[in-house]
Amino acid sequence: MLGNHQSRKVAIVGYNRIPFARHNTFYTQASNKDMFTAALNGLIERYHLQGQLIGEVAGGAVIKHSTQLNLTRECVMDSSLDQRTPACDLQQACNTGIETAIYIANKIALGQIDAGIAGGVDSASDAPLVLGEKLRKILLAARRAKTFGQRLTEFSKIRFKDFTPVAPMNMEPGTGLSMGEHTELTAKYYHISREEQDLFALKSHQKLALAYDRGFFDDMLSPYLGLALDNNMRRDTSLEKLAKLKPAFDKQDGSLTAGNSSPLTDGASCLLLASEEWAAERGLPVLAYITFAEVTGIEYLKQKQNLLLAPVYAAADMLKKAELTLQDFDFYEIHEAFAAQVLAILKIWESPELIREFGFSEAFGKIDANKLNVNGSSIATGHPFAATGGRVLATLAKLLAEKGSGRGFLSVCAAGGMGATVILER
Ligand SMILES: CC(=O)SCCNC(=O)CCNC(=O)[C@H](O)C(C)(C)COP(=O)(O)OP(=O)(O)OC[C@H]1O[C@@H](n2cnc3c(N)ncnc32)[C@H](O)[C@@H]1OP(=O)(O)O
Repeated sequence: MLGNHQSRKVAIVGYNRIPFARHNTFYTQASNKDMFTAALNGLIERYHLQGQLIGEVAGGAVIKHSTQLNLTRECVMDSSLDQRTPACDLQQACNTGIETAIYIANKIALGQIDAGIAGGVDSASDAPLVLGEKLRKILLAARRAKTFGQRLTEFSKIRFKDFTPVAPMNMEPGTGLSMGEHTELTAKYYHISREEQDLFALKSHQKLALAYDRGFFDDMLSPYLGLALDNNMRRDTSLEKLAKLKPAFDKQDGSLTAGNSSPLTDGASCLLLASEEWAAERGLPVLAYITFAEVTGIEYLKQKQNLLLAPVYAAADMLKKAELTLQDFDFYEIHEAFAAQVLAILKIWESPELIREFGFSEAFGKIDANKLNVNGSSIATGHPFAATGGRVLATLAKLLAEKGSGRGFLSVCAAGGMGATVILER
């Protein structure tokens, strides 16, 4: 298992993703299956895996149609891998891409498999519309009817309004609030100003643009369906433009806007994980090793501002096991669901008073801002929920490979009050 020194080392040896697209822009005709298969086939081609039997492929999508029961296996069947390669779907909201990597990594560490592919996909443009409960029950009853008359009786109960579809909701069932509404509460509770959020968002776009300019993403499968780069990246944004945007979630008194929130996005990503021996046999260089990972939850039904703050606990547990401090890292990748959520987490880690509310006696301290999300993150790239884990893991692994040695810290928050943290080393 990860973090167990008796187990095998787990290497990230490859990655691929398709460029991410704001919802209802480039990938409106593409399904989860199309996008994940495209990302998979790009990976297979780049690492010459055609026809090979891989230990397992783990994927997932947060938003799935009911017909996509075995989504990842279907993608494998459509790919050029050996058709005997098994696959499974996992889902842990925005942690999905991290959870699939942990799942594959643990199997490699335990010696059950030698190599596997982990990833995720999401399409906000292809979100399923569900029929209302009344119509569903009538249709099922009509299907069970024994006679034509009984069937007609059931159909006669249908009213025109029963055809109104139930729209997909980005909302916590336990609180009735969206992610954005929860994070508005976080911003207010921790006094995160609009100006701080806008500045953070601006930097995300600027850093992503610089990363493209220096060729950091040249290895991405591109173009896919004609899209060569993440189309949410805005080279022309500015503090003045960001300041003009209206609050998106609390129209009266809010500070979260379309500019300082991650947008609804379509995309897919995947990683190739392997034992050192498997990689060496194929001459594949190791980018980085996954050494520790932690997933935790947090109470948020009463303390609604907590929804996206579980990484505070995940980081504490992981650092303790790894016997490291928050400062012992060369790079930090913190998923940007919203600028306010990242800024709140940084503030809590730094503040002796705030960290006490989480049950810790000492603050974790400040991190070097120059090491944080150095190539931009979800505010600029976009956030196709299940695909974000693969993107951040690949980014961190590539940064460590470029540097030649070092240690990276990664954190992703998720709906349901969950958070994941990971350590990569090289
Ligand atoms: C664990 C987790 O990750 S939780 C997070 C899960 N993700 C979410 O909850 C998604 C959050 N985001 C959203 O719901 C949506 O993106 C919203 C509600 C914030 C915004 O939605 P929309 O209003 O459809 O956004 P849209 O892209 O149209 O932008 C609105 C306007 O802001 C402008 N805008 C957005 N970003 C910028 C920017 N950086 N600079 C300048 N203008 C900008 C757009 O151009 C647009 O202007 P227009 O109306 O003149 O065309």
